[in-house]
Amino acid sequence: MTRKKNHENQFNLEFEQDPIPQVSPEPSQRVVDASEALAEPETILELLSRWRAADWIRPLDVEFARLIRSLSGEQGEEAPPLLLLLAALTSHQVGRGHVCVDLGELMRDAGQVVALPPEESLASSVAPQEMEQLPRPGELLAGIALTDCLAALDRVAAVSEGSQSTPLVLDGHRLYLRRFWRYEQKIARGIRDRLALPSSVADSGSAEAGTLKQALAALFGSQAGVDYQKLACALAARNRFAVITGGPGTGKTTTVVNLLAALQSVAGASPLRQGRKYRIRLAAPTGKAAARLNESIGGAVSRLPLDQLPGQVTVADIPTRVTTLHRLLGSRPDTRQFRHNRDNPLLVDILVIDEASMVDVDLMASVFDALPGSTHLILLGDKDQLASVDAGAVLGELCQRAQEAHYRPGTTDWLQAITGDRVPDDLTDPEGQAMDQAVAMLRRSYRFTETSGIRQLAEAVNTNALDDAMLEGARNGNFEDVAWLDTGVSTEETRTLVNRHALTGTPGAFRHQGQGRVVGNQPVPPPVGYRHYLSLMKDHELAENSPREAWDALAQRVLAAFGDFQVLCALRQGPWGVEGLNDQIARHLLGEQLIPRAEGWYAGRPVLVTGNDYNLGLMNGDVGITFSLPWDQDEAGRTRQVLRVAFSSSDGSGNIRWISPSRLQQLETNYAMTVHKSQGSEFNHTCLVLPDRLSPVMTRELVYTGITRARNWFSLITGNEAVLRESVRQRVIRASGLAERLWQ
Ligand SMILES: Nc1ncnc2c1ncn2[C@@H]1O[C@H](COP(=O)(O)OP(=O)(O)OP(=O)(O)O)[C@@H](O)[C@H]1O
Repeated sequence: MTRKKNHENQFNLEFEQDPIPQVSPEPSQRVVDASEALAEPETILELLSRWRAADWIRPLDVEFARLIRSLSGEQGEEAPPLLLLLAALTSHQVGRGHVCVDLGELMRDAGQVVALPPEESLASSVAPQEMEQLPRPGELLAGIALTDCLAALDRVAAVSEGSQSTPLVLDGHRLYLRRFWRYEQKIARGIRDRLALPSSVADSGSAEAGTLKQALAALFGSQAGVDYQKLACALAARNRFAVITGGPGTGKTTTVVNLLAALQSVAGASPLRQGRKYRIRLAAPTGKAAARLNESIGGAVSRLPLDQLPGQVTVADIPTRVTTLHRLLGSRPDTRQFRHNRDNPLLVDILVIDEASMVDVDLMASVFDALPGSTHLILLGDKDQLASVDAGAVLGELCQRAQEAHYRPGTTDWLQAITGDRVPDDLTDPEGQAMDQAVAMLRRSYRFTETSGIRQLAEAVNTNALDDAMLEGARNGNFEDVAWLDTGVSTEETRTLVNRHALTGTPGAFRHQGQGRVVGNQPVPPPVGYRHYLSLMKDHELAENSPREAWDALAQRVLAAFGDFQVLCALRQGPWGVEGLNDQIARHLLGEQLIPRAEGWYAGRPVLVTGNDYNLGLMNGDVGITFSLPWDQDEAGRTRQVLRVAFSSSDGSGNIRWISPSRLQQLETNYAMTVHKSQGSEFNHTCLVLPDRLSPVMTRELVYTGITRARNWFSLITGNEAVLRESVRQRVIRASGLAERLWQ
């Protein structure tokens, strides 16, 4: 990315946070005392450099503070030291996923808010003894009241309340990097403006409302009790912005397909539209998530009772192709600016975004930027999953009141008129706000039975109810779909356990060896490990002259078989992180002669793409498997094997793309995957490996997301039960002002 060069221009800059060159002068060895750190700009910059050298903060954070100082100098003022400290901490917080810094919280407990010093300083160049003596943020800010803090930010050239193009924005008691403040503004405005638009179905006596009622009656059979899917459809049809949240298998895809059919029905029957249907697009944040929706949506569309709907809705009116958000918005290499924006909006009437919990504030703001103001935007996702990797927790914030709903009497009466269902009293609230009326939560799982261990464990984690009975149940095999391979033994034995499990999936740990299970009349494929896909690769009967289509078909089968099992972990580094687990599992598979080597490129190596590559058409999150293929010849015309990585197209066609390993830039081996990266994916059998020590990244959201990646079988490996219990007590809380803007 290129840095904008116009910062000499009176702060008239579009301040970009990440493009600042990461070159700090080497810090001096001077020890800065806490009492003098905020005495002068030089002393605080000195301390920030020491923090950077200790790997507490990023080079970028120090550079940002320096930039603020130089910008202040250009304005003829000396930046207050406290301002420089706050600038660096705000940048540091953005790097940790926060959209802003809540100064009130910071003054109350700085150490906790900014998590400094960090648990581990992996790249520290500071001696441990000096690290001990480094003043902490909490010490610097002790004794400074919020009012002093606000005073330090008042009337300085680098800060405004948003009206000027300053690099920092102070909004109430929240301090933002300007770029992030603008994202939040854009999102809040985009939502509020849509909620204020009139709706043709809002009057339950209107012809459109009549069509909607008829369509919903045809789409949803009668069900005992409240049909939350039907309510969600009605609510989302009534608002130009809507959120539908629900846990795994609660029918988000089914609901949205019904919703689109209902909306097309209303459009088709409306004399005003003269039969013109809506232009609809479906998108997801990653290629994997798009591919998964692609797979499920086609079936749901084919089951629609279209002949019973008013408005002559046809299959062609409901799209089944799902694209990634980046592709939809038109990403361009080397810039975060998209081709579609305010000046070149997308031509779309309805946009559905699945797996919206993965969308950060930056991308969400770009979505609003690219949409015409009247476009109907529907977000789907599970509010309890991990938030986006980058800053923000947009879906989580929008759903913060979803559990209790807060529907106003006007909404519940309308819902009853349209759906025939009466909303339970505990979901009503005369004080409910406009935003509440646009959020629907699906409350019944159709995929998991009441007795499913995956379901019960996920719920217990989510509600912090992981009690002894639940843990004992999981440990003692009380659930047919959960195996707890807790050893309580040495690290070495746990490693052996992981290796064996990765090989076979340990069917013996499940009831009846995982055989013969049936859910909802459907036979469930048994739990497997990586031997499953590797055997398929080895045992094929293709010959050198087999046609390309035969290799494609094999690759499809192997990729599907690989998707039947996945080891997930919480960390990146260390023996229980992605790197350590990938290494040990590969070596074990080599020992079992299932792969020819354990390093570099080899047939059987599974890879995960870790960055978008538009030239190759690969997206972050795409998974490929390496094959050895007889597709080359030596000089004598003899067949030579070449390695190619097979990727499944994300357009739902199932087509295979073969890519030479040398062309792949950003990837990692994928025997183990972080829970973060697994978002948007689901596996027949998921194994979650927890480390033997707690770390700040291990949270309730992480454990919940890990468990809910399992479609049919879940296994847990941990050498330390306390780590599981403690993780569930830790929450992901991200500072942001979005909720306040929407629920003011
Ligand atoms: N109202 C319903 N009645 C019966 N079965 C349903 C209903 N809604 C959904 N299902 C079934 O439940 C399963 C899960 O539904 P769906 O894929 O729509 O859920 P989802 O919330 O999108 O799942 P995911 O967690 O994978 O995102 C599917 O097999 C679907 O056919």
